[in-house]
Amino acid sequence: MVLYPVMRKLLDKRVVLASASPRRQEILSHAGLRFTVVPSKFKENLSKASFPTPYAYAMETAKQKALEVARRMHQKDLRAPDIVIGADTIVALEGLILEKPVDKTDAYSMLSRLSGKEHSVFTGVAIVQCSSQGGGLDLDVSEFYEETRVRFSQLSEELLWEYIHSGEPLDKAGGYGIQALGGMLVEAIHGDFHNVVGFPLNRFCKKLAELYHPPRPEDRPREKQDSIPAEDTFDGLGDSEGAGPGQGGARGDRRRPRAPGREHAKDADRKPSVESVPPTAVLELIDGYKVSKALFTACKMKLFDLLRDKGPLSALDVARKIGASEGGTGQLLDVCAGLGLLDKTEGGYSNTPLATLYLLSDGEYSLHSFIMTQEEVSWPFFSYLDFAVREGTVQAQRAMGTAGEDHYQESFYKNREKKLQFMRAMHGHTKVAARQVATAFDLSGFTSACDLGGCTGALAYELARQYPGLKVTVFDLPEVIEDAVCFQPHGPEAGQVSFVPGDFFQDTLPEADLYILSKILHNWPDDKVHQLLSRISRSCKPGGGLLVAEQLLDEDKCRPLPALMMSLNMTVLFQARERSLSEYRSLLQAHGFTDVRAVRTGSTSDAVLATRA
Ligand SMILES: O=c1[nH]cc([C@@H]2O[C@H](COP(=O)(O)OP(=O)(O)OP(=O)(O)O)[C@@H](O)[C@H]2O)c(=O)[nH]1
Repeated sequence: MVLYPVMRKLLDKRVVLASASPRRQEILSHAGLRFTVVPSKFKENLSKASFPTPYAYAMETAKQKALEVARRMHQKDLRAPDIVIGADTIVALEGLILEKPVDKTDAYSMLSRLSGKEHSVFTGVAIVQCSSQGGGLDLDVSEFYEETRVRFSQLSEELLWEYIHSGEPLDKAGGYGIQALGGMLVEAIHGDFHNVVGFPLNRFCKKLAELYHPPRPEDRPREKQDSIPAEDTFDGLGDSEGAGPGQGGARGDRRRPRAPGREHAKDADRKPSVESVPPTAVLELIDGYKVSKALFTACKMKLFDLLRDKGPLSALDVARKIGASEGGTGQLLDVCAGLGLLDKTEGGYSNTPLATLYLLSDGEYSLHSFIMTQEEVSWPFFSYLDFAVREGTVQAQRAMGTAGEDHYQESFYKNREKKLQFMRAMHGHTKVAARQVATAFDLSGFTSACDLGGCTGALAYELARQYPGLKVTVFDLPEVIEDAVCFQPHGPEAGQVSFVPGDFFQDTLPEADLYILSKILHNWPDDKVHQLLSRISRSCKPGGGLLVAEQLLDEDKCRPLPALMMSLNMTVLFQARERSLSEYRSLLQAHGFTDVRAVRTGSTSDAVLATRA
C-alpha cells in the first residue's frame, strides 16, 4: 500500500491523539497508526466571528486542542510525546458554523437548516511535533484542513424527529453521522468521506509524507520555548469560562486575524511582522463596501431573476438583455461568481442555491427588497457615519434631505411602491428567521398572541403553522395593515391570523396571552422603549408572556458581528441600538416581567421570552 510507509515512519514515535472522538480513533487505528488517546480539555469556545473563514476557525480549534494536550503532558511528565494530533470538525452553511448540537431542539434547528441544501464539512487538523530538552518544550505546529461538500435530501418533519430521537445527532458536528443512520439523509457527497466522519485520512497521510520527507528541512525553523508554560496558560486552555486565544496559551488579541497555514506555538511572543500577521483581514475589510455595492448592483439590475428565467447566459447575453456594457457586465458577473452567488461554466452564468433562495426578487425567502433598502437608505446614512459619531445625532438631513423623528416613515410611506418595498424588506428579513424564532421556546401553552408592529404577518403565520391552537393578531399602523393582504399565504394558517390597525404608542393594545415584539425595540431610543414596554406590561395578564425577537449582542458587546453591524445601523438611522441579554433582562424586569430566557438562533433574530409576574 502506497501510503503505509508514511505511517511506518511513526512507528518509533510516541504519538498522541488529542481527541475523545471514537470515530477519529477508529479511522487512525484502521490506517495502522499506533497512538495513545489523551482527550483535550481545551474548551471549544473561540469566537467564530473573529475568523475570516470557517476552516480558519476549525484549524485554530484543532491547534488549541493539540497544544493543550502537549503542554499538559509535558508539565505532568516533563516529557511531551513526539507528536500530538488534534482535529476539529464543523459544518458550514450560508456563513453559519454548526458544531455539535447542545440538545434535541438544537439538532432540529441544524438538521432543518441542512434539509434540501448543500453544505460544507471542514475538518481542521493540527500536527504538533514536540521535543523537550532541558526542561523546555519545543513545539512545531503544522495545520491543514479538508473540505467535503455534502447535499441533503429534503427531510420530512417525521424523518427529522425520528432521526433526532435515535440519539445519533448529539455528539456529531452538524447533528448527523454520515457513517450511520445519518447516511440516509445524504443525497450526494463531493470529497473525502472520512473528512465528514471526523478525520481527513488521505490529506493527513500526504501531510505526514511532506513532514517526514521534507524537501528542504532548513526551511522549517523550530522555535525554542524556554520554560514550562506558566500556570495561567493552562488555566486559560482548561476549564475556565471564556477561555480563548486571548486568555490562554496562544496569547495575543483574540480578534487578531489569523492566517491559515503553519503557525508556531509561541508566535504571539514574537514581534508582529507581515509574515506572522498578514494583512489579509484588513484588505478584506477595505473591500467590504465594494462587495456590498456589487451585491446591491446585481440585485438592482435583477441579474438573478434574469438568470433564473433565461440562464445560463454568457456575459454578452446578459449585457444585451439589461442594456449594459459587455465589459462591465462581465466584471460584475465574475465578482458574483467569486462571491459564491453565481456558477460560471462553459455554458455561461447561472444562480447558485444561495442566490436562488435569497436573491430572486420574488422568492419565498427573498432578501431582495431588504437589500434594496440597504442600498437606498442605510448606504447614504452610513456615508455620514463620521458625522453621526461626532455629533451623536441621526444624519437624516444630510443623507435624505429630511429632518425630524419620522424620516424613515416619511421616506417609506410617501408612496405605495416605496411602502410595499419596505414591507417586502421586513417580510423577507423576518421570514428567514421566523421558524427558528417560533420554535425557540415551547409556546403551545398560549392560546392568543399579539404581534405588535407585526407588519406583513411573516412571524404570525409561522407561529400559526407551528401552533395550530394559537390565534395571532397582527397590530400595526393602518397604512401597513391595508396592504398586508398581499402577503397572505395559501395554507390553513391564514385562518388563525387577523390584522388590527393601530399605533402601539397611542391605541389600546389587543388582548392576548402572549405579546410579541419582533424587530421593534431596536428601532427606538430608550425613552420610547420604556414607554412601549410599560404599555405592554399594563395589558399583559399575570402569567402572560412577552416574546422579543432581536439580534442579541454578547455581554462584552464585541460580538456577534451581524448583531454589531445591525446595532450600528440602528444608531445611525434612529439613535437606537441592539442589546445584550442582561440589558433585555433589566429592561423587562423593570416592567414587571420575570424568568427572562434567551435562545440564540444564529439567524437574523434571536429569541427572548419573559413572563409577566
Ligand atoms: O458525519 C459525521 N460528522 C461528524 C461526526 C463526529 O462529530 C464530532 C465533531 O466534533 P469535534 O470535532 O468537536 O470532536 P469531538 O467529538 O468533540 O472530539 P474531540 O475530543 O476531538 O474534541 C466528531 O467526533 C466526529 O467524529 C461523525 O461521527 N459523523
